[in-house]
Amino acid sequence: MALKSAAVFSWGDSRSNPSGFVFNRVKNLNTAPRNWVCVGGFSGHETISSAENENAGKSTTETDVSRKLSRDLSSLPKPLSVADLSAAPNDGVRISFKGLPGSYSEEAALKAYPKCETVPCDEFEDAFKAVELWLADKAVLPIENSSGGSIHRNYDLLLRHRLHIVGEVQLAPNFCLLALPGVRAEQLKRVLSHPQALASSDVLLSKLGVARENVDDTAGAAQYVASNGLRDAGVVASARAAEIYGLNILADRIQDDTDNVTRFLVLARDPIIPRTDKSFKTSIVFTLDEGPGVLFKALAVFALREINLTKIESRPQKKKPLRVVDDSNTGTAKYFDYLFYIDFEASMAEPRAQNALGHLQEFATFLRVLGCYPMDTTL
Ligand SMILES: O=C(O)C(=O)Cc1ccccc1
Repeated sequence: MALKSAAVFSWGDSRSNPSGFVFNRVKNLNTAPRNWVCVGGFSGHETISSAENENAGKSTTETDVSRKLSRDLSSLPKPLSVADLSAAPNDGVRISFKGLPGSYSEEAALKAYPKCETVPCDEFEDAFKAVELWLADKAVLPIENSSGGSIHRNYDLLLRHRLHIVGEVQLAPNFCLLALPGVRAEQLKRVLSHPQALASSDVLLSKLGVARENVDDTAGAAQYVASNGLRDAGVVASARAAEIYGLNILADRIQDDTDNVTRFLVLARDPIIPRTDKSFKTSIVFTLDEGPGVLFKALAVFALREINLTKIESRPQKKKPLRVVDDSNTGTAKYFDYLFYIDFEASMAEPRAQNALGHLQEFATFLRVLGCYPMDTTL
């Protein structure tokens, strides 16, 4: 009898996870084999169980069959019950992020969903695509930092992709200076890290007189120094990265500003239902016609209703960055066309928020609600 029983994920070998499956970094999603795309949370290459191979060619008794059946069936996924859902709401949630295990983005994902499985991705865009392709349930991506400002790439990707903002996470990263075991701080000639982590640790790095080398993510820097045995190089990364990649912590809390906070967005395929029983925030993006006072008018729709704005960001419209205006008096002028991103403190379930957006829609040339989500008030 040919019973196909075990579905095996074959995503590489770098990181085990609580489900027993093995994940590698998500990359080259455009070339991923079709059978990587999860439908209903289950996919992968199917293999025949070892019991099946053992029995190949043998005649089986009814008892053998029923024993084999009961073993095989027990390995199949069980239907969820209400008890499963209420006991461990975060179990099995897969969160994609850019970077390697031990990065601050992974820490933010674990802060929002302590029991989640994290899905490391090469690029921000891969983290978006991982959710779109059902390889992950949600993505956690940095959007702004209190000292470094906005992460423009993610503003642009929010518009290009169709995911919804369903939450925010504020993280105050604890930057540590790491090096190979036995290496002292005075022996370091250079320090590798994400530019934000290097900029935030300026005082200590200047004192050490080391060269700074920018890399894409802090945990990637830790892995690079550890795997290449670089004794002249330090890393600014998390304590968890030190543990994962076998580095020593030479100094803890090396950030110049202890109030440094990075804000991350949680993205999902579906929006959440806005509520009014706790503090919600709404994020929108819109464009305006040119003309005197149009941005003033757009902001007034919120001020008139006492709605507090927490963020405003403008990005050039990539498809039509320049508008040429011919004026018989002043000649030809070139203007940039902008997208405006605004976060405001109100839930879309509140009439004042609905009225404000109705009002804005009267003169905005484009308007999209990126998400309405509970505010992170943990810091
Ligand atoms: O490189 C990382 O670990 C990241 O997740 C990006 C980052 C870097 C510094 C502060 C917050 C996020």
